[in-house]
Amino acid sequence: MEPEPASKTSAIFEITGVTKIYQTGEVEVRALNGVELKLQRGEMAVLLGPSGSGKSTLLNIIGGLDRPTSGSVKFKGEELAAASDRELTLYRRNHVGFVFQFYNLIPSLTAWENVALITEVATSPMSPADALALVGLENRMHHFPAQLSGGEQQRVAIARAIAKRPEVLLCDEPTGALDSATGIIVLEALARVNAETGATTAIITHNAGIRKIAHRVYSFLDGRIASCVVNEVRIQPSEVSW
Ligand SMILES: Nc1ncnc2c1ncn2[C@@H]1O[C@H](COP(=O)(O)OP(=O)(O)OP(=O)(O)O)[C@@H](O)[C@H]1O
Repeated sequence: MEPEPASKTSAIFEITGVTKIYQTGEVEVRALNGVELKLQRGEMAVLLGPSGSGKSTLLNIIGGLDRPTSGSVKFKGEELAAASDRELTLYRRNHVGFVFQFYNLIPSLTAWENVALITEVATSPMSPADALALVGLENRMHHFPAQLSGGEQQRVAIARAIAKRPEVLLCDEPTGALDSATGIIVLEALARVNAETGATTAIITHNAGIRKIAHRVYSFLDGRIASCVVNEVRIQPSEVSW
C-alpha cells in the first residue's frame, strides 16, 4: 500500500498539558486535568466520555471560544493559548465551523438565507446552494426552519458551518436532540462533509455506537484523555446501532 502523504498524516492540533479550572466563588472545578491530544489533519474524531469529563470544555478551547488555564494548544504550529481576543476571533472566523445540539437557525430566514448570512462575510466560501446540496437539502433551500424537521434543521446548521470552507468542524452532540433514523442522516451528512471537504471533524457524543464511524476515538475520563483507539475498519452511519 502507498504511504499516505505527509499532509494527510500530520497533526493539525497538538494539545499538551492542558488544564482548565473554573472558579465559582469558593468552589474550584478542574474541568481539564492534563490533556494530551493530537488531532490528525482531515480525520473524523469521535470524543466519548461520561457527563462532566471535560469534552465540551476541550472542544470550546480547540474552537477558540475559551482559553486553557495552563498548557499549550497549537493549531498548525500556532499557539492558541496565548492568542489575543482579536486573534481568536479571526481564528474562529477563518478556520472553524461549529455545530451544536440545538440548531440556532434564524426563524425568519429560509435555509438558503441562514447559510448566506455566513457566506457573505467569508473570504472564499462555497455558494449556499452548494453547501445545502452537500448535506442533501437541495430541495429544501427555500423552506423556513419551522417547515423543516429537526434533522433537516441540523443539516442546515451543518451547511452553515461548512459553507465558509473551514479547516476544522467541531460538533457538540449534533445528534443529541434527534431520534435514531434522523440522527443517522445527520451523521451521513457529517461523514460526507468530512470526506469531500477534508475538514478535520470532531464529534462529541454520548452514543458509543457512533464511535465506529470515526477514524479515531478519544475517550475522556476525569478531565483527561484516557484512551485513543484507531478504527482499522470504519462503519457507515447507516450501520450504527443506536
Ligand atoms: N462555565 C463553567 N463554570 C464552572 N464549571 C464549569 C463550567 N463549564 C463547565 N464546568 C464544569 O466543568 C466540568 C466539565 O464540563 P464539560 O461540560 O466540559 O463536560 P462534558 O464532558 O462535556 O459533559 P456533558 O457530556 O454532560 O456535556 C463539569 O464538572 C462542569 O460542571
